[in-house]
Amino acid sequence: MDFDTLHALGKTELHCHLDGSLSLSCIRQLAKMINRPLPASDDALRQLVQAPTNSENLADYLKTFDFVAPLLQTKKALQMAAFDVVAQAAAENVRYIEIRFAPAFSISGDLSLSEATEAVIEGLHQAVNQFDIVAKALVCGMRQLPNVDNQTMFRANAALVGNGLVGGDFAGNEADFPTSVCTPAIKTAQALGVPLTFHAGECHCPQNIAEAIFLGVPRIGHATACFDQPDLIQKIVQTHTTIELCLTSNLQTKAARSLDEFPYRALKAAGAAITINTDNRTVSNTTLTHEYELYQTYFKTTAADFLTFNLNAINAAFISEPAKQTLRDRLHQDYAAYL
Ligand SMILES: O=c1[nH]cnc2c1ncn2[C@H]1C[C@H](O)[C@@H](CO)O1
Ligand SMILES: [Zn+2]
Repeated sequence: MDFDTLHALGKTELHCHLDGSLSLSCIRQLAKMINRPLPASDDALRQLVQAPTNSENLADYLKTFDFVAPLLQTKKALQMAAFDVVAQAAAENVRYIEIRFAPAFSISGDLSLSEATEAVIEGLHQAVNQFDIVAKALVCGMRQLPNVDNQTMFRANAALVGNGLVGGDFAGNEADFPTSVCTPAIKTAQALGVPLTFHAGECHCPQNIAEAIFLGVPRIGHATACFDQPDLIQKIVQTHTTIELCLTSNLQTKAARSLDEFPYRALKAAGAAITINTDNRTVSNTTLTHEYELYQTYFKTTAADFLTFNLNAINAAFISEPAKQTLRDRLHQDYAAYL
């Protein structure tokens, strides 16, 4: 399929970070609100907000996020940011998106941990009213923060689950803070009834994936390190764990040092529930359409495959069954002409 067809196809995205996906124009508006000077040219701004092509590892990639954090400290800023990312997704015919962010990174001003989330939800609502898309929020615990901080964040946000917020995640520095370190906060989120996805396997550490599955986490972000672990892949299949693949991001962070280390082929061959995601539209300089194009080029992914991956995403989405069925029906219609 050519790029225009991929662009026009209905798509779903489970793994998209708010702070990593702001458009340059939104970044400019947010910077203006706090009188922060930015380079005049978009090329120069891009250099500041995209991960360097020669990132050495995940920690290196994550440094780029420091740039936008000061821009996301008010209700208005978070609303605008959420609106902006949904607008970008809707423009490429994403019909369902879960957008994640870390409330702990938006409380340097007056906002509380739950007010930050309410602001994001408000921005999602505004966009959903304007565009043909369903958009929900996820809150990220950050691995490098103390468990008590992540527990406080989940407690503060648990009451919002089901009301625009649909679940939680853990992101951040995986190499130094493996799954075992975050386990107390994972258990707290689970006890609070927060549906969880979890970043794991981005630093050549299959154990982090296995431990998250053992803890009963139903979705794993990345899972890159399973590519050469047949037993772990079997575990993923048996437990019906959904995998949120992020190809461009993995190549940048060196989670996959080459396409051979990307787990798509192995997971697909085993029948695992895989989904395609951007991770960070701006930091990784990608779109969901671009990701689809890469899968076609590198892996000969077909329209039938894309439909399956979208249905996998809907099955694993943290929304009600009737809402899922509406989205499934729409996807079947969208793909019918290409099967
Ligand atoms: O790919 C990632 N792995 C781990 N953490 C990540 C990734 N992309 C973004 N993050 C972090 C940086 C953001 O500030 C945070 C919340 O979106 O999540
Ligand atoms: Zn991510």
